[in-house]
Amino acid sequence: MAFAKHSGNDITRQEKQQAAAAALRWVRSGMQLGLGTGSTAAEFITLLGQAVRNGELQVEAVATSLASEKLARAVGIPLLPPRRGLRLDLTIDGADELDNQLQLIKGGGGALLREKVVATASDYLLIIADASKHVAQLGRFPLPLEVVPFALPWVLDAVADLGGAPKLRLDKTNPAEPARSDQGNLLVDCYFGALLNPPELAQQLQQIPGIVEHGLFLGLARAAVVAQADTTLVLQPGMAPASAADFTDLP
Ligand SMILES: O=C[C@H](O)[C@H](O)[C@H](O)COP(=O)(O)O
Repeated sequence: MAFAKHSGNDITRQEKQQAAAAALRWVRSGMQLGLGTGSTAAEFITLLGQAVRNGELQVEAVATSLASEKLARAVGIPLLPPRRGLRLDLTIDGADELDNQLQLIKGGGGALLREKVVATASDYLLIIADASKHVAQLGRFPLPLEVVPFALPWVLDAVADLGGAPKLRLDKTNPAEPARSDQGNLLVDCYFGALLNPPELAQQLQQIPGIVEHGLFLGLARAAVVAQADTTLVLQPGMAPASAADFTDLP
C-alpha cells in the first residue's frame, strides 16, 4: 500500500486530527489509557480532554512525557501515577516512521523511554499518524537513542562500529547545550540509512552499555490509523488496509 505524495503543514495537521478523531471513537468510559507524546498525540489528548470535560467519557491516563502530562492536566484528563499491577487498556501514540508490519521508529520528541515503558504496560498500542510517516522501509528518519551521559563517547563509538553515523541531539532553544530527556539523559540520533534488519539492529543496540533505550518499537503496535486527505485507513500487520469508518470498536 502506498499513499500519494502530499505536502503542507495545514494538511498534515488536519490529517493528525483526523487520525486522532478516529482513535477517540474507540475509547470507552472506564478505560485506563496511555497518552503518547508529540504533535499527533497532542491532537488526541486535546480531543480526549474535550470529551472528558463534556462528560462523554470517563477515563484515567498515564502520560509518556512531562509535556503530555502538562497538556493532559490542562485539558482536564485525570492522571494516574505508575504503580505495580497497573495494566493499561489502550495507549494512543504517534510515530516518526511506521512500515506495513507496524515496526516503528519513535523518539523524535525524546520520549522513547517512557513511551516504550507505557506501550509495554498496555494491552493495546494504537498508533495515529499522518501519511507522511508511512514508509516501505524504516530508516529515512534517524534512529533516536536515550543515553546515560557518562557513557556517551563509548556509545558513539559503538554505534559508528555498527555503521550508523551518530549525532548528539542539541537543545532546540539553546543549541550550545545538548537536548535532555525527561530523565536527564542525552539523546543521540543515528543515521543508518535503510534498516534492512530492524530486529537484529535492536538486539545489537540493547547490548551496548549506556544505551538506556532505542527508538525501534517492534512487535508492540497492534494497529495504526493513518490519515491522508479525506482517507483514514487502519493498518494491521499481515492484513489489507481497511477504512477506519468500518470499525465501530478497536480494530
Ligand atoms: O518522542 C516522541 C515520540 O516518539 C513521538 O511519538 C514521535 O516523535 C512522533 O511525533 P509527532 O507526532 O510530533 O510527529
